[in-house]
Amino acid sequence: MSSDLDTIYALSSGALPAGVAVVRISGPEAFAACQAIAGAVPQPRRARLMRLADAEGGAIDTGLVLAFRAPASFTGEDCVEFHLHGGRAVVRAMLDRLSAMPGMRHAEAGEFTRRAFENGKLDLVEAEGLSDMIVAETEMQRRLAMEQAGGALSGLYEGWARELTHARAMIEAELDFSDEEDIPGSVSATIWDGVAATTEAIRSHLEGGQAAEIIRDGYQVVIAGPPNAGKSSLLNALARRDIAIVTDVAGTTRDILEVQLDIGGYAVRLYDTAGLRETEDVVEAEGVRRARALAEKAELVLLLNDLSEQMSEASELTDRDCLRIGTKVDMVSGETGGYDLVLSAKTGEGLDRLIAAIGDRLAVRLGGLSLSLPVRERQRGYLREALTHLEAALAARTLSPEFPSEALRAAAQSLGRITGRVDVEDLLDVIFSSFCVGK
Ligand SMILES: Nc1nc2c(c(=O)[nH]1)N(C=O)[C@@H](CNc1ccc(C(=O)N[C@@H](CCC(=O)O)C(=O)O)cc1)CN2
Ligand SMILES: Nc1nc2c(ncn2[C@@H]2O[C@H](COP(=O)(O)OP(=O)(O)OP(=O)(O)O)[C@@H](O)[C@H]2O)c(=O)[nH]1
Ligand SMILES: [Mg+2]
Repeated sequence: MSSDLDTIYALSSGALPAGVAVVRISGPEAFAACQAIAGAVPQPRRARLMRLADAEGGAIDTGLVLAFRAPASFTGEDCVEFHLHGGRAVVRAMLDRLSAMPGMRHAEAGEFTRRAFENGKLDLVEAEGLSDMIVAETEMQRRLAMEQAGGALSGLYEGWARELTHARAMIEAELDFSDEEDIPGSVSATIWDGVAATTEAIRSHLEGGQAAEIIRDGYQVVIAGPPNAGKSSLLNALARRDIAIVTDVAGTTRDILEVQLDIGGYAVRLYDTAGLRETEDVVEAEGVRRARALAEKAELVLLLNDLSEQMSEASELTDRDCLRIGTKVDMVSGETGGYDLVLSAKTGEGLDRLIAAIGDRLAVRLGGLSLSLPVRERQRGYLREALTHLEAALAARTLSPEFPSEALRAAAQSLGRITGRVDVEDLLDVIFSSFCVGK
């Protein structure tokens, strides 16, 4: 198995070839590797242009070298970076060179960040934020990731955990000193008001979970309607790519097709589906079933209908938020009433209005929200657990203090698990620093 004592290395920059490629090394042998390859270790945190040699002394490349001395590095260990010319053979020669050195092995996925966590450089929420930051494709995904990676979310959780630990200390102080005169009776009421406020804050924070999920995973928009309404043509037009097969045969699309759009900085997942109709064809019928099921869980359904057909309007499909759209407006003249929007995938008319309409809905649903939101199910699970303990604590507040105190401890512990720094809090410290018992 891999060991923390190993020195790890990996290509940390993206796909090759590239202008520059960064090979990162972290661990106790990082400086020795640098010495062997570059002939010296540059002064920490100062980039230096150096000749990088293979085992026989031949040049691999001339590149920038950057050293970080433990603990002042991303991982908290000694780190070295080689900034190479980003050719495949250049990088391969460097990775081969490193793999042949004693005590060195290739890093596992996330291992640099894991070491940073283990060395206390970042907490779990921040680490999760970093990983979201790397996959963020839209502005809002980036901002949401920053909120986690930058410690804002951790600060919120740690603040709540501290409040609960303090409340518990106060309650236990009352338990220990209840015969004495100098603990005012109103303290308890104030403490419990605080606990109730924290409970409410966590509850309302949790309510933002769905919004966080939409920002992170994308706002789901399903294109639905009868066969030949122009659904696949609309998907292609919005994606500006020829993704879906378009023909004049009713029932062309069967599988669900998906494209990702960026509308106003939000990730939107747009789905093309099979045309809705009764059919004997088992394959098409399965497509229709999937289309209906997807429409049931979409944030928004675009219900398309061909304006050039005399056919009845599309039936009620779902009670989800719906935009009724008349298609092929290039083929009709005059009356196009009864729709929220009309458009033509062929000429592009109305597409901007559709994008604006989706953007408006996004703004209503997600705009103006603070981005301090519980992004992951892991985080939400612990928040729900904390709430359960807090409700138990509030319900037990009139009982003997051991009961609510234990529930408060459990709630703070649940919060501590979110950041991965479960408080091994020193209860007495809290008591003495905030309540002048010895007075
Ligand atoms: N070249 C390069 N760029 C990069 C990274 C990297 O590893 N290498 N990062 C990788 O993710 C990010 C930057 N993250 C970093 C986080 C901490 C430290 C660091 O040296 N921390 C020290 C000193 C802090 C200070 O002086 O302010 C420390 O925490 O003690 C470096 C990079 C993005 N850009
Ligand atoms: N004139 C005109 N024709 C269009 C427009 N949009 C689609 N069509 C035509 O309508 C026919 C059906 O288009 P599709 O996009 O395949 O329709 P669909 O709703 O995906 O059909 P199914 O997958 O069978 O449910 C094709 O012949 C398209 O070229 C449009 O805006 N204007
Ligand atoms: Mg289609």
